[in-house]
Amino acid sequence: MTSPQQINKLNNNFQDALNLSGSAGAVSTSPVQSFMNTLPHRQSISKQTKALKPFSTGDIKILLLENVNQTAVEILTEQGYQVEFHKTSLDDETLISKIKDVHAIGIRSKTKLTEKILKHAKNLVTIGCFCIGTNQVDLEYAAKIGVAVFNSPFSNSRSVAELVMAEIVALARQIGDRSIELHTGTWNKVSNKCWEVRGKTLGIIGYGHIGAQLSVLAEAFGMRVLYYDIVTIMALGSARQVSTLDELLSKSDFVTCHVPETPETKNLLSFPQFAAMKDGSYVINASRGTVIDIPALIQAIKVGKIAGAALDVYPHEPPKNGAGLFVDNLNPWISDLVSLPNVILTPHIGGSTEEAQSAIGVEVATALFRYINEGNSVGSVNFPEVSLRSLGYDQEKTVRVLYIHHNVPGVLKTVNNILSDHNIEKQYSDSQGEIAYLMADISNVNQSDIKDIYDQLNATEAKISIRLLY
Ligand SMILES: NC(=O)c1ccc[n+]([C@@H]2O[C@H](COP(=O)([O-])OP(=O)(O)OC[C@H]3O[C@@H](n4cnc5c(N)ncnc54)[C@H](O)[C@@H]3O)[C@@H](O)[C@H]2O)c1
Ligand SMILES: O=C(O)CC[C@@H](O)C(=O)O
Repeated sequence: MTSPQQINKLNNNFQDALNLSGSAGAVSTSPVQSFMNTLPHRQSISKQTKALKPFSTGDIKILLLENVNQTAVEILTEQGYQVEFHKTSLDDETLISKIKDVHAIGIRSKTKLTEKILKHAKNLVTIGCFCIGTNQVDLEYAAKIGVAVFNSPFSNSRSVAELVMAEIVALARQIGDRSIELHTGTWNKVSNKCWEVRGKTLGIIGYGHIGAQLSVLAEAFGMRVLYYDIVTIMALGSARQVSTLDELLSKSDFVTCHVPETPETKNLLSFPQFAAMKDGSYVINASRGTVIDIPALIQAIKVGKIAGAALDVYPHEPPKNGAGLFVDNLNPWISDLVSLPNVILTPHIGGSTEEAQSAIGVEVATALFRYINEGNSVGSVNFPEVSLRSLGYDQEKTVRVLYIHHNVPGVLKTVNNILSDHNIEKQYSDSQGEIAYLMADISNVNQSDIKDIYDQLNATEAKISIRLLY
């Protein structure tokens, strides 16, 4: 446990920081008391860890949209940040007006953070995608303006795999249709074209976190598993990687997609692919709505080529929950789709379990506050991954420099020249494409030097953004 004396000392450090006069824009007011109260709990990297004064002017503002889990709200509130929480996504105009002010934004899959929106985000430091997919964010543009993006790469993988496994059985037994019939009073006890899944072949497109989990579940049900992926991946159990999509399609009774949304995966399954599948096979998509050409799927079901489908994701999805939203105005083929037999439709809930959402809330909120408070970018999806060990209580005159810059020759020389009056205790720099990120801890810095260091770094040509933590 951290002793009361240590907490007191920390409070004094923060108070000293607050008393700085003439400090640079990057040097700021300290976190509020609620943040201090949480130090023993949250600053758990080491008992001796010094909490760094995290940001520029004023308190840190966080905008959380799309009902991200309360674990995230609690963690970020405990940090002392100002947290604004919304259950839904926001229309573009409202989003632009809110994103202007905030230092971090947390979203799920609905909020599109395009260049047009991000251009207004003058104070933004980081984005948290409280999900796996990051296709809703212009990652390249975010990096270009020095904004690190974090996601939760596998906290909901199991939930998706379990849903898909259930759908495989449900499609094979036409459970969706029987249930709808009984809800409306029709008793229809049939076995025609209802199958066991044991001994059938499951074809998984994309053998990443979800595909691999599903592979294990499917084998436990006695299924044979084939998978197709653009990279060579070690098979789990008795699964087997095939070298072409066509081979997978022609040999599988069930085909399920677990690929990201990319230009290459757009309409990955369309007319030719459905034609290549076995007669009476099934299609599942819980990845992204663009991966399957749904009008082509509708045709394939209508002519009896495909015996059923389960879809969790759609090219356009409603921004909020409610009746009357999943209609032809959203996607022109919806009334056609909903009228088909043995088609299970779910509202993008593959990853929506209590377990997954709470784990995602903790994981992404932690990544956000570690980046805001310490500059640690490990796990970022668009940014060089850089981390330095935390500072100790005894390092009172040590300043952490976070310098995001264009990846061009000569920058380190310039920066180290600026820092050369101080001892560079540790330094780590990495680059990704056109962006580079330098973290350095410099000691023996008097408070009066901080503004000067900031101004000099700010004047460097390669600078994208700077933060000084101390
Ligand atoms: N429905 C939901 O609620 C839900 C939940 C989580 C994830 N998802 C979606 O599922 C996708 C997959 O998730 P994951 O965690 O398994 O991702 P992952 O990154 O672990 O795996 C994706 C796999 O797809 C492969 N791949 C990429 N392009 C391909 C192509 N053109 N052809 C074949 N394989 C290709 C990759 O090599 C990788 O192995 C996510 O990108 C996300 O969009 C949906
Ligand atoms: O929760 C969401 O909105 C997205 C879930 C899923 O598609 C993901 O990418 O993790």
